[in-house]
Formats: sequence, structure tokens, C-alpha cells
Amino acid sequence: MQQVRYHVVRSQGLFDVDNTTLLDGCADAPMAAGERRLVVVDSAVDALHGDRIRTWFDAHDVAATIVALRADEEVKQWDSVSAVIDAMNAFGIDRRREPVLAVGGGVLTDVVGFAASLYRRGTPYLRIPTTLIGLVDAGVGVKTGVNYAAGKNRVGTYAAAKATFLDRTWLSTLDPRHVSNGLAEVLKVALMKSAELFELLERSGRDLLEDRLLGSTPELDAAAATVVAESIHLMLEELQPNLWESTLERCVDYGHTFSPVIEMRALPSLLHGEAVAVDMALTTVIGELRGYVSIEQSARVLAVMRQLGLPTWDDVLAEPGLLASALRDTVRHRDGQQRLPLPVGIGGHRFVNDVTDAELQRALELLRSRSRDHAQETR
Ligand SMILES: O=C(CO)[C@@H](O)[C@H](O)[C@H](O)[C@H](O)COP(=O)(O)O
Repeated sequence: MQQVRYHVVRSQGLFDVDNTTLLDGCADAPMAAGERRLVVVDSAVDALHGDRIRTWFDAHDVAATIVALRADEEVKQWDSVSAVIDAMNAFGIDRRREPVLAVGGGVLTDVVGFAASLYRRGTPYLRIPTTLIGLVDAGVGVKTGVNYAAGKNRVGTYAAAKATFLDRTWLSTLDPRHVSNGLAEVLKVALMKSAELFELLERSGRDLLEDRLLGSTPELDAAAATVVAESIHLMLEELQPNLWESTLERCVDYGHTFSPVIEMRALPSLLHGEAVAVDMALTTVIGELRGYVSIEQSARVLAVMRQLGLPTWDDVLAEPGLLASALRDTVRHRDGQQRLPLPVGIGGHRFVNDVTDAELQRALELLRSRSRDHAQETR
């Protein structure tokens, strides 16, 4: 058994000059004046926040080498890993004392984590997620990786960051579509594990999205804080006892059975969370056809997705053979069985191994007709 310890540290305004969390907020990864760090920053974040980040390092007398890296799903490829490894080599990183800082969304932190886990067989790294999906999903687990050929996250490692620093204030500059992208992973854990969280999304999801979870009123602040804290808590509750995935029945895989193939096939038109939402819409309908979810509950789920700015359908779904082939690939990922999490009511789940092609087809047709009806109603 391999022991692993990592920290999830919360702080607001990490790069406000008087904020010292990055210096002393994690006992396992302190940083002090006179030291130096390699900082890999998503180029979109660098454009918006680069000056602030540089000012913070200067103010605390830490010599930062800042490397800006494009980080989106299209370049989540080996070349990006190699670019980070080149930067680590050029920096001459001390593999025990100089953790690499990864500042960006889930793609950036997955790429840097992967590079760090390979460099000298393992160099520490710290994650500073700047997107909602980074905060509630990619930032709190131990997976790293990149896409390979047409395979989503086909190569990667399990490598915990020493610490992840969660800071909701980054969301102030996040594109609303990327807020929705993160809300898909929040909805995932809500559907699997928490009717309360689902109801909170149902009541306040649209307002939270408009407010980018920044908490502009006391009510919205309380709701945003609960959404973020609760989804992280529910994720960690699942991840911690099963970090190396010895159990492949993982409810956090909900929405990730068909979506890897949907996302890669649709690239670049669907973001990760959007592909997850389309998968969740389909599997909600499968649950409905099986009687695990009532018609009314299924309608509520699809309505919440729309309120969160998420798609419930994409034409890629209807490509002949796509869903069946996605399921076959998932079976290879899950040790020969489907282990497909399906919702039971709202906030509950079960795993099934007997989904057939005919059942997929029925669910697809039902979802397609619902999506058409909705499109007509809103015209
Ligand atoms: O395991 C985590 C986060 O570490 C999940 O919450 C996350 O959504 C994963 O990306 C999915 O479960 C998919 O996992 P995989 O297909 O890459 O093994």
C-alpha cells in the first residue's frame, strides 16, 4: 500500500500582495524569501493576471520564472508535457525543494502534474486552479494526464500535488461558459450523492451562474460557498478511500462513460463539462426507462442542466455506432465490465453491467425527441 498525503488549502485572493498563504499555508510545501520557483501559468490567465502574479513574487522576494502555456483540450497533448519538461530542465529544478507551481484550469494542472510526475521520476508540484472545474474536480483528485491519439486522458499518472490552493476569486474573470463547464461536475456529484445539493442548484443555479459564484449578495455568497464546499467534500469523500481506483465502481465516473468519446469526437466544439452533461442527460433517460428515475425527476434534471447553461443533446450522439463503441472502450477502462453508474431518484445511484445497444438506442431516441420538443417550445 502506498501512503499519500496532500493538502487542500482554501484562501481568497492568493496573489493579493498581503496574502501569505502560498508561503506558509501548507506545512509540506513552504516557500520563503530568497528562494526561486518555476511557475507554469495558463496563457489566458497570464494575460489577465500575469502582472499581479509577478508583483506578488517580487513583493515576497521569491525569484519566479514564469512560463505561459496554452492550455485547452486541443493542445492537451504530449507536446505540452514536453514543453513543461523542457522548462523544468532549463530551470534546473531541485527535485525535492522546488515544487513547480501550476496556475490554470484543469487542462493546465493535468499537464503540469503529468510532467512533474515524470521528471526525475517524480518532482513535487502545487496546483492553483483558476477555473470552476479546476476547483471542484481536477484540483482535488490525484489524476494527471493528456489526450493521446483520439483517446481522452489516454496517458497519465496518479500523482498527488503536494497541495491545491482553492481560491474562488479567480472566477471573476472566467468566461460564463467555463462556469457552466464546472457546474456540470457539481451537478454530477449532486445527482449521485446529494439531493440537497441538487435542490440548491435547482433553486439558485441560474443566479449562481450569472454571478459566476462570486457572491455578490449575502444570499448568493452563502449559496456559492455551499456549492463549492459541498461538491469538494462529496468528491473527496469518494476519492480518498479509493485513490488508486482499486474499486472501479466509482460514482464520480458518472457522466464519464460515453463522454470521453463524445468530447474527443466533437472537439473543439464541446467543453469537457458539456460532454459530461450530454452523457448525464442520456444516462438520466436510461435511468428513467429502467424506472430508477421518475419522468418528473428526469425532467427536473434536464431543466437544471439548461439553467446551468449546459447542453442536453449533441448531434455527435446520433453518429451510428458511436455510443456502442464508447461503451466498449469504457469496459476496457473498467476491467471488463460496464460498472455504469446510473441515478436512482435524485441523489442516489447504482451500478449496472447490462446496458444493451438496443437500450442505448431507445434512450437516444427519447432524449432526441425531448430535446427537439424543448427547442420548439423555446423558439
Ligand atoms: O477522478 C476524478 C477526479 O480525480 C473524477 O472526478 C473525474 O471526473 C474523472 O476525470 C472521471 O471520473 C473520469 O476518469 P478517467 O476516465 O479519466 O479515469
